Amino acid sequence: MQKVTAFAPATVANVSCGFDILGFAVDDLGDKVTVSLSGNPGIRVTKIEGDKGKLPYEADKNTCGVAIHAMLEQMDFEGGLEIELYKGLPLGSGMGSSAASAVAALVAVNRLLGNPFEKKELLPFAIEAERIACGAGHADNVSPALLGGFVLIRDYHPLDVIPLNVPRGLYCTLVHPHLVLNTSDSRSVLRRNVSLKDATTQSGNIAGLVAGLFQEDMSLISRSLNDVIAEPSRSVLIPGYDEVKEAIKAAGALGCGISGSGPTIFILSPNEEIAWEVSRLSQQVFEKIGLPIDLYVSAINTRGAYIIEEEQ
Ligand SMILES: Nc1ncnc2c1ncn2[C@@H]1O[C@H](COP(=O)(O)OP(=O)(O)O)[C@@H](O)[C@H]1O
Ligand SMILES: N[C@@H](CCOP(=O)(O)O)C(=O)O
Repeated sequence: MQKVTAFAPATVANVSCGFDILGFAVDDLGDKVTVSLSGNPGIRVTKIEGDKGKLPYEADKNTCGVAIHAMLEQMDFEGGLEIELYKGLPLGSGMGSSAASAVAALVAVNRLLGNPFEKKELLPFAIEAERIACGAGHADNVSPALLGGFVLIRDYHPLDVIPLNVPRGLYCTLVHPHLVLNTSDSRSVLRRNVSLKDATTQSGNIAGLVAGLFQEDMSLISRSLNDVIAEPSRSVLIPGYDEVKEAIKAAGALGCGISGSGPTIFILSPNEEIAWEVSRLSQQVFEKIGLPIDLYVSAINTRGAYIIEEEQ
């Protein structure tokens, strides 16, 4: 094999109550990375498209290069690799942009080098890339981007990643206001301490959400989509957030929250029809505010990252 291209999807991290420990993947939207063997030793980023010139070509600053470097440190590989990155995701959007690049790069290199690692074993390398991009090695974007579906990170030390059930019919609407919020900045506004009362409320909601996913109990999922830890500090950075939350209630959506660190808002619905209806209602909210948005309606992606093309 000389050249492999892989795709990794956009992801919604936190899913309201699961700060740094829950995430899910969405369909269609994502990044593509092509990795080729090269005669010159080392890792080089040779092409980046779709980033409006914003991303670094230095391999030790780009999440593709950082993830691949972390992987190669664990194996015997003296050769060279060239990376082409095709960004499908906007930067600083809260849709796991940095994670999608890292995961697609890892999946491509793993195949190129004859699959030395199981898919799940690639996660620690992707986490190293998140540390560079976001200032924290959180795994709630990279895990669903790699594995698909809903994923729980039960623990980081050692890493314990649990795939969860995806209820039939569950749909997601993503509302992306045209603002940039860097994850490192959105993390810096968080309170450092949590009260016992909030810790109890949050734990109940996480447990309820996980149980709701397995029991395919839409009402329980709905009651559990509640974040008392990150949302109060972050929602003030997102114009229209409270209005969207209010507008979707009557339409039958299960609830909404900040996707990752924002500004994207995710809305979960029990079927596709409601997912389209809440997308229409969100559009109305942002038209009133006068802020342009992009809207995406998607089923939950259960496939995760995958190979698109291989050249011998
Ligand atoms: N390949 C990459 N794709 C996206 N962001 C990258 C990449 N490499 C480095 N970064 C850096 O990561 C940050 C974007 O990540 P982040 O704020 O986490 O976005 P998102 O909220 O969409 O996941 C930017 O500062 C960007 O420069
Ligand atoms: N758990 C992280 C998730 C960040 O997601 P991103 O898509 O905004 O990078 C956090 O909440 O900081």
